[in-house]
Amino acid sequence: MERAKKPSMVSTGLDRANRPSILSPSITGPQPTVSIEGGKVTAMLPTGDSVEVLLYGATVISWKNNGKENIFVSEAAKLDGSKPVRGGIPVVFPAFGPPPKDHATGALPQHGFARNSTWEYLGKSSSESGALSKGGDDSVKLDFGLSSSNISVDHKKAWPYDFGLVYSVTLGKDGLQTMLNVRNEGKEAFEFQMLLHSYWTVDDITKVAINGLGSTTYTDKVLDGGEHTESQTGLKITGEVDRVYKSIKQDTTSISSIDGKPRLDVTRDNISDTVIWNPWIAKTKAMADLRPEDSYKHFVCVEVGSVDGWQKLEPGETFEGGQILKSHL
Ligand SMILES: O=P(O)(O)OC[C@H]1O[C@@H](O)[C@H](O)[C@@H](O)[C@@H]1O
Repeated sequence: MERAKKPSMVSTGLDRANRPSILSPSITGPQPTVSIEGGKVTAMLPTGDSVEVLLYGATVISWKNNGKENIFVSEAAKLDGSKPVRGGIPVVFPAFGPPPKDHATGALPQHGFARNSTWEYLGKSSSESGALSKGGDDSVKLDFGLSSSNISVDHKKAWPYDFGLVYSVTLGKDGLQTMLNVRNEGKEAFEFQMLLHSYWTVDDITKVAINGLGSTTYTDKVLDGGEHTESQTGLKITGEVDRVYKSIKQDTTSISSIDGKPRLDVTRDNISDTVIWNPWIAKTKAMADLRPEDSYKHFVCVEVGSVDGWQKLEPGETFEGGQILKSHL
């Protein structure tokens, strides 16, 4: 697991020639709207598609297209900043899971501090490619920032590195894109992991198949913590699942529903791992913030990230990775 990976990007990534994009701004038409209220930023396209992002954790808590909700949030989730949101897309940084005690992140809580820190809203743009000036109207990008200067004293003490995060959430007419940019602002190198812990709504978990993971090696945290190779082309969820799929060759992991009906396509951008998680019956009962008790039937977590080993950033270096989402709702 402790394979050190070289960051595959050392620039901002925004100028990467082959960067996948859902953005296709047009020249005229009504503009997207953005409002900020009660610690939450809401963006809406002229089509009515919308996204809501809490400043707490920069957690996406709603993404609707065609009037339908893509994102699962527990009825008992705390949305008041008292604990990480149970649902949505919490941002995991700088460590995934319980950090190893012998690593620099070892004193941090499970999944690090990004999901339980309050981020700054940095602003919006209609397109990352400068299309705003051409009147681009069918996408809107929201940027959120977190740096070593605005995390808690305890977190800073536990992980005393100078870093800057920019999380960009782009709502387009064809989908949603969420990208995390990590920069080493300090004088010494640091190692990190990142993960977008996305909870997706499904009608019925027993009808779901997760495609695009066939032949991939995964760590099974439920079974034995050991390594296995995925033999199913469409993974079925029939009990508790907690797996880390590593170095996945296929770019896209798709969720399908009853009779193979497409539900969601998740395309990784510059990251190669994906966690599949569903707590099933007993663990759901044991989690006070996951309600109702049959919630496990109505979501699956497909969490893209870089969690197999560590990304190392030298001073001044930058990493960027994330996901492009296409809903079939
Ligand atoms: O309860 P938390 O900290 O939000 O974590 C939920 C789950 O998150 C998943 O990403 C992990 O693989 C699981 O092991 C973990 O149980």
